[in-house]
Amino acid sequence: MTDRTVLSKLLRALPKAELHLHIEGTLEPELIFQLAQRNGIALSYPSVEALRAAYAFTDLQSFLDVYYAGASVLIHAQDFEDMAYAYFERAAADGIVHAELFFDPQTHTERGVAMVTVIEGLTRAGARAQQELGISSALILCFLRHLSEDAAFETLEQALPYRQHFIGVGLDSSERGHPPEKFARVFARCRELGLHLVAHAGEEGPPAYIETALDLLKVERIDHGVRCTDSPALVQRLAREQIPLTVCPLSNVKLCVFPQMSEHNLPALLAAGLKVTLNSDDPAYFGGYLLRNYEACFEAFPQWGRAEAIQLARNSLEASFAAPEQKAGWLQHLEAVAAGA
Ligand code: HPA
Ligand SMILES: [Zn+2]
Repeated sequence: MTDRTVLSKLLRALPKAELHLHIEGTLEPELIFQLAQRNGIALSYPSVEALRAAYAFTDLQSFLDVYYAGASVLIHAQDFEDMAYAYFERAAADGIVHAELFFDPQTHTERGVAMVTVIEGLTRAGARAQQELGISSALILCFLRHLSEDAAFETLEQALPYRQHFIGVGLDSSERGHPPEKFARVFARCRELGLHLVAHAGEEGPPAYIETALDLLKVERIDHGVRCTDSPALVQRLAREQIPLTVCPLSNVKLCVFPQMSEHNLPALLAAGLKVTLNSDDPAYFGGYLLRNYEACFEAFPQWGRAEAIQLARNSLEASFAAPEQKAGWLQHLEAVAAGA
């Protein structure tokens, strides 16, 4: 076997957590068409091929327009369950042992789909995935930052009857012009409720958004965060405080955050001692699930090898919100794979 084949096998075998995954971003074009037909919804694309051809994005907003249109086929709890279970099957095949799924309730409640429908479908998929695939998972409710803080409060209220079904909240959608501080009060409330806190920051937005997400929202992880390298002082802080960054390499290239993978700043982030994790973001739209993200990086960064593979997988398990005993078990498995590989 060549070194690359050995590495490829190791990447799959290492137990990994996925911490930045929008479940609506796992809707494959085939499933979009299937659900549209099942629910009697007319799509503005004539075929699966035509829809896929529209996945040529120039920035975050050009993607979000297509992503929200795709999510419009989700109506019933069964639709959410089918979508999420399809993701879990792919995740299991990639060697994922734990997945923390973002979901965007406002994308659905704004269309008249009830909060209970969304949460029920996703929760059923998670329970089946645990039972049938042995994958552990949790839900993180994301507020859409292009909407108001009042709308976020209203969404939180609607979700509180199902508090036991989600572990935290996040912040996603259009970043530029919607700084974290816009949501300071609703995050403070979520903190009082004992929810975990994360936020997208520094994907397209400036390093200052990463700082305010940490200082004003008090988030525990930064989603993306790649623009931190515009501020050497911030990089030092992230390294010192070991703040996990959930980086999404294929997403960053597809949304033109970096012109190509070989120019991604991931090697610099890892070399600076940051707690970097690899994730797939919206894999149905960005050209690959988690393992493909790992492989694309190892193809593009020739200086990365076994040590980096093990470090990245270990980081993902450590940065998860799973219980300490559960983490300890996965880490033990990781060390065994690392020693035997
Ligand atoms: O990458 C993303 N960034 C912001 N919002 C999102 N919603 C889905 N994916 C993304
Ligand atoms: Zn994201």
